[in-house]
Amino acid sequence: MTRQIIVGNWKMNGTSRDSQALVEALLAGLPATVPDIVTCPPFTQLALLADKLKGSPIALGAQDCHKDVSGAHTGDISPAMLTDLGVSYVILGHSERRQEHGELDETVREKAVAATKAGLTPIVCIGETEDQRESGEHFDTLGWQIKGSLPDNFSGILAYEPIWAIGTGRAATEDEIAETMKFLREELVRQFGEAGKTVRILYGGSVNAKNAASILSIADVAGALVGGASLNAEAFLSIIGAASAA
Ligand SMILES: O=C[C@H](O)COP(=O)(O)O
Repeated sequence: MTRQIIVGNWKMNGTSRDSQALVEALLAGLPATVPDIVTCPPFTQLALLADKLKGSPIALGAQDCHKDVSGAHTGDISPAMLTDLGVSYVILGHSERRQEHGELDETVREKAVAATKAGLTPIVCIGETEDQRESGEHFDTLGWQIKGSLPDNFSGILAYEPIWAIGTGRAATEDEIAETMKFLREELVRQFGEAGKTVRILYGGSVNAKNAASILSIADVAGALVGGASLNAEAFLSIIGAASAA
């Protein structure tokens, strides 16, 4: 069975004090057997948390990176700057970046190449809008996003996040997730051959302490990308517990 991975995306939340309190509560409450755990605070908290999490089972992730190593890119952070801080994962192509910053599949792919080269594990996000699902275009959309966003020889993690399920409290149903996972796996194998069989696929979108166990037990779901519930230690620990048991 594939080892589960639980990724907490804090998005644009948290002061230094909040972040310290949250990781201290997480570290104090971790079960004896843990899945892979990644916490992705804002850039401003990475150095602080790198220190706090050193030697712990919680790895550090960033929420984005640039595609270049260095240069005239005001306000951006390169993959090498992240590894320099002890970061091991990076979320790329989140729908909030695609929507708010006009990020295209091609940019996501370039970032994934750069991140991998620097030694980071990219977590590439894809997902359809509500309109695309209702009009039955969701599989086409996801197929194109895989084709456009994942580089050749992709060795990272794929996160399926239906946009309509993010932050709405309305997670996709088990049937919807199961059907989509099957499609994504077939598509990965179609595009990458044997290598497509080993890419871990996460589900994201309103995962919480109550629904985590059933979502994580769906075939081929290798973990969860958690937004809101990752800001609450108790909720995030319950999700971690559900992954340990899955
Ligand atoms: O990156 C996380 C996702 O956008 C899910 O967010 P959510 O758990 O608040 O729905």
